[in-house]
Amino acid sequence: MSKQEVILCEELESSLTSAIGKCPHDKLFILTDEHTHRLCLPQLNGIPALKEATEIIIGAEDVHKNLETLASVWQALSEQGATRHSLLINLGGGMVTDLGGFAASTFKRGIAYINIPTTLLAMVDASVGGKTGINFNGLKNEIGVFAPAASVLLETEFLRSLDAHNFFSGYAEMLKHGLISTPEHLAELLAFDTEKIDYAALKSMVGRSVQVKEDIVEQDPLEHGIRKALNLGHTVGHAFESLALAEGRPVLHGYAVAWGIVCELYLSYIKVGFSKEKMRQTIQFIKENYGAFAFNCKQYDRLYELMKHDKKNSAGIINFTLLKEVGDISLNQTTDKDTIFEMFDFYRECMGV
Ligand SMILES: NC(=O)c1ccc[n+]([C@@H]2O[C@H](COP(=O)([O-])OP(=O)(O)OC[C@H]3O[C@@H](n4cnc5c(N)ncnc54)[C@H](O)[C@@H]3O)[C@@H](O)[C@H]2O)c1
Ligand SMILES: O=C(O)C(=O)C[C@@H](O)[C@H](O)[C@H](O)COP(=O)(O)O
Ligand SMILES: [Zn+2]
Repeated sequence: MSKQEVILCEELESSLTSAIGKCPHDKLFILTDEHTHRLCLPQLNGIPALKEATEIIIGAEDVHKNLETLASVWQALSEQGATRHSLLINLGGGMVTDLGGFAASTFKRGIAYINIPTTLLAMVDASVGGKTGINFNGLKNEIGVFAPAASVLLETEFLRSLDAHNFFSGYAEMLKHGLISTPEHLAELLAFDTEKIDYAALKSMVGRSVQVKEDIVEQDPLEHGIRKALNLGHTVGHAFESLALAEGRPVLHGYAVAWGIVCELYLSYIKVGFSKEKMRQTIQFIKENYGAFAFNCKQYDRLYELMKHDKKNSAGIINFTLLKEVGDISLNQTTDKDTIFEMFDFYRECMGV
């Protein structure tokens, strides 16, 4: 898989013009959701390289990251003259970059695409690394391909219109990057003033956070080994997210990941000796900023069944990514069902649900 260009922009117009210039194309498309069409696209007004771009607009949020929306993007490309030599720009959060990336990589067996992430989550995580796809059969990212964007352009000015929930959703993936990288990076994340955001400081932190992901993806783009580190919190987090969606009370991806981290730090503590104090500090931050996902012991089996669909699993065995210490990663960790249920008990007790 080719290494993708990730640019922390000083000036979006020049970075975008240069990125488009590197992708010779016959026709240009720009995909937004209904919110980024209203809030973000106007910020690209007047950029000459986008003058001829055809707009495609989809519904917002993860409920639209599905086959129907995907088909609507294929349909728009097909009906509006896209060829194998066309170029798609995805302007939006992770829902747009995941679905748009998948649409581009499958349309006529693959056209080039550029990501311009507009949420914190998409800047530090979703737009980078080539995982594209949609939710299917009640499961997160069940269908998709690895196909990196030609370029990823990070313009943190877009974050000024993001609401607090989506800020914290992205921040959970940053916490994950802190946990899998260094105690210093984790400490700066836990200490950051999230109530009064210093956008210049946030921009620097976004740069450090996305670098954690880029370094890992470069070593293992197709997730045969170390890339599973980026899935910390997701074995349980995706099960929470799928359950919430099925019960008609969807939660933001990053919130599910934060709650998944609570569970998987507990497993890290009991199975591979993660520090109790670091676990306590991280859980405290999550409790204060994310609240809790409520479930009861009658739902343990359902969550367990959902976890059986995790992509890190093999031969019916649930594999976790755990931590011995901050930055010291233990891949492919297994445990019995009783311990998984004990982990749910721990979560409910410490989160007060
Ligand atoms: N491919 C990957 O590696 C990867 C990594 C992490 C998450 N994901 C996926 O990413 C998705 C979540 O992404 P997300 O959190 O960006 O959600 P999202 O794309 O649904 O965006 C959240 C909301 O914010 C709005 N929005 C976007 N930019 C905005 C802005 N600048 N100002 C105001 N509102 C704005 C969107 O319209 C939407 O309503 C999930 O589907 C998750 O599975 C993928
Ligand atoms: O890039 C990766 O690798 C990740 O695991 C990043 C995750 O934050 C992200 O949510 C990803 O989409 C999860 O992938 P999945 O393979 O577990 O569906
Ligand atoms: Zn994630």
